Amino acid sequence: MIFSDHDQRLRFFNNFLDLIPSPLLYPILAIASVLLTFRIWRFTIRPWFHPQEPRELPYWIPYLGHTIPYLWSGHHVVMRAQKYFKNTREPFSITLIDRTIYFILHPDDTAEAYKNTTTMVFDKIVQNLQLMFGISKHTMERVWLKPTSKEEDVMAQDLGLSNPGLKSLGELSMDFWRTQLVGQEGYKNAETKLLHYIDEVLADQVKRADATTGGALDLSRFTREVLVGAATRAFFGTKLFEIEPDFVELYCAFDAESWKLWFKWPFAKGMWRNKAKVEEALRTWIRLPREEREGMSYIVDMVEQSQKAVGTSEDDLVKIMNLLVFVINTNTYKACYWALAHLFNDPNLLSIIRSETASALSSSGTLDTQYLRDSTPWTVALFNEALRFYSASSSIRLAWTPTRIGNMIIPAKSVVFIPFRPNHFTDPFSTTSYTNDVHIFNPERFVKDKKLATSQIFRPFSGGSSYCPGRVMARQEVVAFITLLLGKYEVEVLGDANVPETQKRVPAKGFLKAKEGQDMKIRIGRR
Ligand code: HEM
Repeated sequence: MIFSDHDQRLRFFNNFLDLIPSPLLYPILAIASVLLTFRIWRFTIRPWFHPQEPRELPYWIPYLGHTIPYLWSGHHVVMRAQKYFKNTREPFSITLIDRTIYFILHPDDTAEAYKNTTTMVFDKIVQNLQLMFGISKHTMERVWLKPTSKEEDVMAQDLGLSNPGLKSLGELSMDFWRTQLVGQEGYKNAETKLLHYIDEVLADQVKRADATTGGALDLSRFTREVLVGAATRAFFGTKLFEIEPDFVELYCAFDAESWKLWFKWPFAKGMWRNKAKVEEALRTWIRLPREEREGMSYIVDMVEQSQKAVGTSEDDLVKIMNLLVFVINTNTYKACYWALAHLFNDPNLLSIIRSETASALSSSGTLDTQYLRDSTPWTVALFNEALRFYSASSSIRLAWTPTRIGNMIIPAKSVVFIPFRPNHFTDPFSTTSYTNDVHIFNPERFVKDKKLATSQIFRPFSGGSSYCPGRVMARQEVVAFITLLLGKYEVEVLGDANVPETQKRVPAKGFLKAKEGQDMKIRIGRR
């Protein structure tokens, strides 16, 4: 049997060689032996000399590495690597063009990476993202320059800020965010405005749909119009919408293709065009006197004033404002879309959530925000399950010096990815001990196990120095929207209530996308 197998293989190989035209035979054999030598050297011999370096997922073509499959679906490459390394979940690496990217999957290693803020730095990643967003190198250097004395700290003096640690403006911006979203005062103010606008924009969307399509709407467009419209008004005021009534659609058209920025995609004319249109609206807005731009939030106000104090140009300020619009909006409407698609597909869940949220709405139509926070376990579970199931984000760090993670040492100046998704599909998420149901969308898992949402394996909001300061607001935004929608309106699904499939072969950053043409259609009217 062994002989016959061997003979068969030899015959197959000879037949294969016979198929190749003779002038090509030697060049092809030469290329194949170079590739084989490369592969044996790189993935078998080299690791012996560097036992502490994370193992690399093998590939055949030098330079290109895993670039193409990673662009189509980073998650699948990571899952393939996990399987190849026999599920040890030790740090490993993959090669994308000229870069080796390191991956951390194990929750203990993730916690170690988040804790280690001295060598696993986040600032450099933010700086890189800002450059990719088009902000000039000159502004970047100025913004991240630490003043060496109080006298040199012009920005703090101009704004009357206390900056005892002599932080750079880049570092202070994170403090501004925390004051806005984590501090009592700032949060309360932003939440009140946000919920007010959700109510207002929702009513406006329903009225428009009623007048134009008899109440029929695409779920995706409806969700983004309400949530992006409300959040942008809450943070920037309403003047922006007088300048550009289609601001939400322009921003969302840019956002849908924004992955092209991060991947430095060459065919990105449409994305650049939409980005420029968003920035034109922001430019007109920023040129108006401040008293004409009522309703600006603390964070937008601080960013504008502090950037002007360090001499940032108008071009860069406009891009920085666009980055704010992006950070505020890019995730929440996508999570909410998937939550609503599943809600309208599941009559049982819809009935539970309808009765749970009913008490949050008074007879005069005002929201009880404390009730939304504390007494809506199923609605919060629906939001968490949408994050678990559809988020494809990663935390990114730069290992500034050689950094030990578990038993491995990540070399200096390496980019490290901590993807959330692989852990979101592990056994602890299963609702039963006898079957693994992690591949089924089921919010009940978060209701049954109250600790799941705060466990180390569930990290849709990242952790450590990049732990999302908007996490509480995002949750409240989605819960309030669902409460107002079910409490004040009748919603009917038109046609099949199937949840759209996800697009498998489109690069995604943040959330998985619904397949083209599969959007859910709804009809909505006042109760
Ligand atoms: C479902 C909604 C949201 C999700 C899933 C989400 C997720 C995340 C993640 C994963 C990060 C860390 C990125 C990294 O480590 O590189 C982050 C950072 C951040 N998020 Fe959120 N976020 C959401 C909503 C919000 C909202 C509503 C706001 C503000 C109103 C916000 C503000 C921020 C800010 C300021 C940062 C830090 C960005 C930086 O330093 O560059 N997020 N978010």
